[in-house]
Amino acid sequence: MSSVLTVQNFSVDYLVEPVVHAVKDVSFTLSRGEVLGLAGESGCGKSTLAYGIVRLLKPPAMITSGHAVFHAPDGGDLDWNELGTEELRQARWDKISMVFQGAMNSLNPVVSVRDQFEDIFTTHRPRMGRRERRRRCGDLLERVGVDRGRLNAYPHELSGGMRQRVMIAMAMALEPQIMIMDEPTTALDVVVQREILREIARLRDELGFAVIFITHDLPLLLEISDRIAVMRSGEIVELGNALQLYTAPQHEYTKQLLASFPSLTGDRGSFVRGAMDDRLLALDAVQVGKEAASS
Ligand SMILES: Nc1ncnc2c1ncn2[C@@H]1O[C@H](COP(=O)(O)OP(=O)(O)OP(=O)(O)O)[C@@H](O)[C@H]1O
Repeated sequence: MSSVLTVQNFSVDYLVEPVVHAVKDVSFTLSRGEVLGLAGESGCGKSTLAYGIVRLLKPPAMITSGHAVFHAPDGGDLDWNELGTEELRQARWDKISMVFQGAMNSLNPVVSVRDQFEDIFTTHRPRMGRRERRRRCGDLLERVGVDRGRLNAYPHELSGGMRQRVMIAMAMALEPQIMIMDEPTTALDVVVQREILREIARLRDELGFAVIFITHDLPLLLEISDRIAVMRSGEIVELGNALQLYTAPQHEYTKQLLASFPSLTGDRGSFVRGAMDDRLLALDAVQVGKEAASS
């Protein structure tokens, strides 16, 4: 599978006293259409890495080494470090979009959902006609399970879950190749979380964007990720296929992290284990198919 993003030797410091080395020499590639989970305990550097990739860090943060290179479908490469302010602004919603934990609170309360949504198109697709813009906004809302009639609403009239769905729809508006999601559902209750995650998985299958999904909820990552990177103290200590990471973790810290979730080891693990069993069964089926094909 071809890569959509290459992150190479990426390091970020916070220039405070004493200096915090938040991200240390991180390298990984993201394949087209894959969900890469980024796991690790609070403070290990997940958000700093995510904000760093899209150059949204503010002082005292400083990228001290490395590159994040976006690979366009036409074969062109875009080194995020070499973009100017305006190019970065353009590229952000267009090529890589982001949904952060508090994203739903970044909607302007006194501007209708429609106006905020359409603003993305007027800014980034100035040639698009009004009718087309309206149609797309409605379609996108419906994609995330929100009635298009809600376009007329103001953010305060929507529940938290709905506002977060609106943000996800907005992040998809320009059909980016990559969505970075940093704890996108943490503020929501578990049922709404699951619904939204299912929706994201379905949309990924439909539209083919890649996702970097950040959370310290490892059981959840195991359910939704193709591969998982485990971070500790600013470094990726293990990166591998989600199933393998669950069934045969290599690094001591990954084992500790897995063990720290009773839902993965105790009786309450049936939900995750059920999902993982389904995956194992699917993998078995593929294996059997391969064996049948080669015999
Ligand atoms: N503005 C700042 N100034 C100084 N240090 C910071 C700043 N922001 C973050 N850090 C430090 O950088 C390190 C990485 O933080 P970061 O928020 O990236 O971790 P995280 O894994 O995303 O944590 P969480 O899961 O809690 O969001 C931590 O040690 C944190 O204390």
